[in-house]
Order: sequence, then C-alpha cells, then structure tokens
Amino acid sequence: MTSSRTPSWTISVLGAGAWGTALGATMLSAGHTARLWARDPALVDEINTDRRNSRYLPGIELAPRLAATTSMEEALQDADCILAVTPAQSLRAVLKAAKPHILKSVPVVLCAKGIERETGRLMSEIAAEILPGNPVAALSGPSFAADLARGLPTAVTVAAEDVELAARLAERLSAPHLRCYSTDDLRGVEIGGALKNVLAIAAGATSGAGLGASAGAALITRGFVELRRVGAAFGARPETLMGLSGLGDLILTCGSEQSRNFAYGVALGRGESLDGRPLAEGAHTAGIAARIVRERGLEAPIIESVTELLAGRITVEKAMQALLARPLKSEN
Ligand SMILES: NC(=O)C1=CN([C@@H]2O[C@H](COP(=O)(O)OP(=O)(O)OC[C@H]3O[C@@H](n4cnc5c(N)ncnc54)[C@H](O)[C@@H]3O)[C@@H](O)[C@H]2O)C=CC1
Ligand SMILES: O=C(CO)COP(=O)(O)O
Repeated sequence: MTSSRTPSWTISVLGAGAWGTALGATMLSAGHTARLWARDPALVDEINTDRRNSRYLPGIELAPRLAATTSMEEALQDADCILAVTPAQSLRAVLKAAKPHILKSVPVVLCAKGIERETGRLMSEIAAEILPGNPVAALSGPSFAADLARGLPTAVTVAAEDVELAARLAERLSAPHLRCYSTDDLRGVEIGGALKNVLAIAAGATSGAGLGASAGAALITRGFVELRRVGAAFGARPETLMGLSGLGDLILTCGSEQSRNFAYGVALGRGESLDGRPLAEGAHTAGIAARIVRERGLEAPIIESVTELLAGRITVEKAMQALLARPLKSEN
C-alpha cells in the first residue's frame, strides 16, 4: 500500500477494457490519480458521464475520479507510471502511438498476457524495441478484472529485470485489496501468464466436451509440466512458474467459467460458435506457442493440441485419445 510518506503518483492506463478499467479503479484505491486512455469515444463518454463500463465490466459502478480520454497526449501528461493494458496483439501499435508522449524515465508496466503472433516476442521485448531506455516491468497473477473492480482481494507479481525497480513498483501499485510481490524474473512472469491462457482453453474444452473432472485435473497437471518445460527454455526460474504468475494464475484460469479463456474452451468443447466471444488471449497465443515449441524441439503435446483444435483439424475427443495413446514414460 502507498505509505503516507510517499506522494501519490499519476498513473496512465492505456486500454479501458475490463483489466485496464479494473486496474485504474484499483490505483485510485491505492491513493493515486488514474487516467484511462481508450480509442473508443463512446466508451470514454460512458466512463466519464455514467461512471460505468457496461461492455467490459457490466454491473460495476466506477469512482467519479476515474477519468478517461481518447487523447494519448492528455492520458500520458505528467505520468509517473504507465500501465499498458490493451490485448497482447495490439501492444506494439498502442506503444507506437503513445511513444511521442512518453518521457524516457517513466516506467512502463505491461499487463497483457500473451506472445506476439507474428514475431514470437514477449511483451517486454516489444516494449524494449519501441521504447528503448524506458524502464519496463510486468504485472501478472491470479486476478479477474471483475473481482478487483469490486474490491475483492488478490495478490500478483510485479517483475522487472532491475529488482529495485520491481520492488519500488510493487510498493506503489499495491492497494488495500491488491498485494504485489516483486521479482527480477521478468521472462518467467511473462511466459507463465501467456501459456496459462492456452492451457485454460484446453481445460475448458475438456470440460465442455464432458470428459469429466478427472481428465480436467490430469490435463491441468500435465499442462503445468509443459508450462515449466517451455518456461525453462525461455530462462524462467522454476520458483517463478510455481508462483502467482504461473501456477497461481493457472489454478484460477483453468478452474472457472469466469475466465474467458476457459469459457472459450468450453464453447469449443461443446461445438458452439466461437464468433463474437470476449477476448481469449490463449487463442491468439496458441499457434505461436506451438511454433516455438516445435522450433526449440520441446515436448508440449497439450499446447500443440490446442492449436489443432482451434484450427478445426481435430476434435476434443480425438485430441484426448491422442494424448492418452502417447508412449508411456516416467512422470518426471
Ligand atoms: N480481464 C481480466 O480479468 C484480465 C486481463 N488481463 C490481460 O489484460 C489484457 C487486456 O485484457 P482485457 O482488458 O480484459 O480485455 P478487454 O477485451 O476487456 O479490453 C480490451 C480493450 O483494449 C481495446 N483494444 C483492443 N485492440 C486495441 C487496439 N489495437 N488499440 C487500442 N485499443 C485496443 C479494446 O477496445 C478494449 O477497450 C489481456 O492481455 C488480458 O490477458 C490480465 C489480467 C486479468
Ligand atoms: O488473466 C486472467 C486472470 O488472472 C483473466 O483470465 P481470462 O482472460 O481467461 O478471463
């Protein structure tokens, strides 16, 4: 929590979807000033006038102090810290648009969970490319936007290669209902957040296809083995993957239809239409994750199965049969 000795910050939040709005509201309760940027004038108007974000956070009343704007210049003016909270595939474009208004000294905290489809880059690699010189961090962990926006408690991890920056940001971004831990394992935090979304689609599909709770638990456990294997190839530390941004978020996302990725998987498993569904980052990350797995010679059959499922090349039942029929081996 921000102590009474530290002056409050002006925090600019790029993206006023579910997570950007919830984080903006949380920053107010941490004692900061929060300014949201969104590209959609109707959304900005609704936040400023009606104190709601009915599309992304229905049923939640927003504090009058949460101001939104479509102007990057206005949103980023005098920012002490920037939270980048648009979907992973749009981060590059949003940071490019923001760049003329960002001072080099201002830390940028990446809150999207994904891998860039075309390049295989992590969010921090994109930020380093577009904003070289700016301190970069990531915030990730088990945290449904609607929970946080309602003031329900959780804990997340703030990661930066500079451990002092991570600790400083964790202190500043913590709120009465948000406890931020810190780490210098930036890649570990990012890869855990990106891959848990792919695994949540697998877990949802298993549930939607009616394959039973036992199959779900087996799949999540073996999926976690894959997450750790791919994470290790990215240089992630095992304890990071066992922490809030890895296992913690995997438990949350694979266990509740409140997760859009899990719900997307459920629809897939039931054979329902996937058109017009809310954002499911795992559907955008699965293909590139499978490509990385193949290129690096890693074994990640569940991640690869999700790609096949999403492409419509296999059914959930066939994917499960193929997983079960793989050569038997030692568990570890
Ligand atoms: N919703 C949640 O509970 C959490 C979400 N996240 C992550 O935060 C990121 C954002 O997710 P949400 O806010 O939930 O998504 P959302 O779908 O609720 O909102 C996304 C917002 O970004 C805007 N947007 C999309 N493409 C854009 C572009 N090219 N330029 C500018 N704005 C664009 C949309 O108009 C919308 O306002 C995702 O990577 C997600 O995994 C992380 C933790 C929790
Ligand atoms: O990342 C999240 C919770 O930590 C949100 O998950 P979904 O994007 O699947 O809703």
